[in-house]
Amino acid sequence: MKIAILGVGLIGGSLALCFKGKPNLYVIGYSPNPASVEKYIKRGVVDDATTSMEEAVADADVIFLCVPVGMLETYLEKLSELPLKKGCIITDVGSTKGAIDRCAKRLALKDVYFIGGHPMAGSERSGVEAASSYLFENAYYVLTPNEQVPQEVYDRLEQLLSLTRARIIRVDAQLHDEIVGAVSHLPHIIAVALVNQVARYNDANPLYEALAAGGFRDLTRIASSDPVIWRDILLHNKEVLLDLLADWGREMELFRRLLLEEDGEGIERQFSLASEFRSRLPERRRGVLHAMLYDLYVDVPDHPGIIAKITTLLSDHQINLGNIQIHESRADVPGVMRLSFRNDQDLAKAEQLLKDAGYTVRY
Ligand SMILES: NC(=O)C1=CN([C@@H]2O[C@H](COP(=O)(O)OP(=O)(O)OC[C@H]3O[C@@H](n4cnc5c(N)ncnc54)[C@H](O)[C@@H]3O)[C@@H](O)[C@H]2O)C=CC1
Ligand SMILES: O=C(O)C(=O)Cc1ccc(O)cc1
Repeated sequence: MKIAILGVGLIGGSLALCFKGKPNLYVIGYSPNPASVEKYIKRGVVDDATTSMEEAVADADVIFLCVPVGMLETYLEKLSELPLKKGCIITDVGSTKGAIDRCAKRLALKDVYFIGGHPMAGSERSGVEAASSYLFENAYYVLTPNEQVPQEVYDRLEQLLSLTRARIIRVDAQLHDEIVGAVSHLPHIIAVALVNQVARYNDANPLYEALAAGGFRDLTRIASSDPVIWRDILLHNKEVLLDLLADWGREMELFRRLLLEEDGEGIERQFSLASEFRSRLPERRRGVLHAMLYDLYVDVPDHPGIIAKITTLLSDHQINLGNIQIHESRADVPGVMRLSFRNDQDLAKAEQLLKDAGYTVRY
C-alpha cells in the first residue's frame, strides 16, 4: 500500500512515523520545498520524499493532506485534476471540517473518495522535528465522511488509522466544528488574549513576568501555537467562533456582576460548578464524545516500584493499557490506581490477573 503525505510537519510527520516500517506500507512525503524534502529523508520519517506532487500521489492508495487549513482546498482541487489510482482515499487532518467537506462535495471526485479527518492530538509545537509516533495514542481521531462515502471505503481508512492507536470516531462535519470550536479554538483565543493583556501590563512593569505563576502557565501553554496554523483555523470556523465569543462575553459579564455585587456565594457556585465538570473530564478528553474506556481501580500500597510491577504484569500478558492514573498516594494511606483498558476482554483479563496476584480490585 502506498501512502502519500502532503506536508510532513508535526501531524504529517507523526502519521508517517506510525505507518513507516509496517509490513506492506510505503510512505512518501511531499513538499514544494527541496530543503524540506531533504529534511524528511534525513530524519527518516518517510521512505522517500519528493517535490513533485504528481510523483507523490501517483498510484497512492491513501493521500493525507497535512498542510495548514488555508491550503487544504487548493490541494484538494489540485488532486482532483491529477490522475489518481481508482478507489484512492484522500483524507486530511485539518482542525476544521466544514469547509473542506463542502469543497469535496463541490468537486464531485470521480473514482476516488474524500473523507475528512482530524486527530484530536497535537501540541503547541510544530514542524517535523516535533513529530512522534506516540502522538495519537489514546486520543480521539475524528472522521467526517459524507453520504457519498461507501462503508467499505470508510472501513479501509479506519483500518489504516488503527496503526496510530487513536480512537476513531465518526462525527458530522458541522457538529465537529461546533464542538471543537468550543473545546479547542475558543481556548486558544482566550489563551492568546490573556497573554497579550498581561504582556501589555508587563511592558510597564516587568514584575508581571517574574510573578507569572503556575496557573498562568497552565492556562496559556497553547498561546505558543503556530500563528499561521491558527490564523487559518480561526478564519475557517468564523461563524461558530463568533457565537462562542458572544457566549464568552456573557460568562465574563457574569463575573463582572458577581464582583460588583460582591456576591461571594455566586463566585463560589461558579468555581464549584467548574470543578465538578472538570473532574469528570478524562485525562485525554475521554467521555466528551461519548466513547468510554474500561476502568479498573486497584488499591496499591505506596511501595517504590509498584507501578512498574503492575504494568509489567499486564504487559507480560499482552494486555494493552489505555491510561494509568494514581489517585491518592501518601506514605500513610494506600493509593488507588486507575487502570483504563480499551476493551472489555482486556479489562476482564487484567482483573483476574491482579486478583490472582493478591491485589484488591474494584470497578
Ligand atoms: N498542531 C496541532 O496540534 C494540530 C494540527 N492539526 C492540523 O494539522 C495540519 C498541519 O498542522 P501541523 O502539523 O501542526 O503544522 P506544521 O507547521 O508542523 O506542518 C505543516 C506542514 O505544511 C507545510 N506547509 C506549510 N505551508 C505550506 C504551503 N503554503 N504550501 C505547502 N506546504 C506548506 C509545512 O512545510 C509543514 O510540512 C493543520 O491543518 C492543522 O489544523 C490537527 C491536529 C492537531
Ligand atoms: O496542545 C494542545 O493542547 C492542543 O490543543 C493541540 C491541538 C491543536 C489543534 C488541534 O486541532 C487539535 C489539538
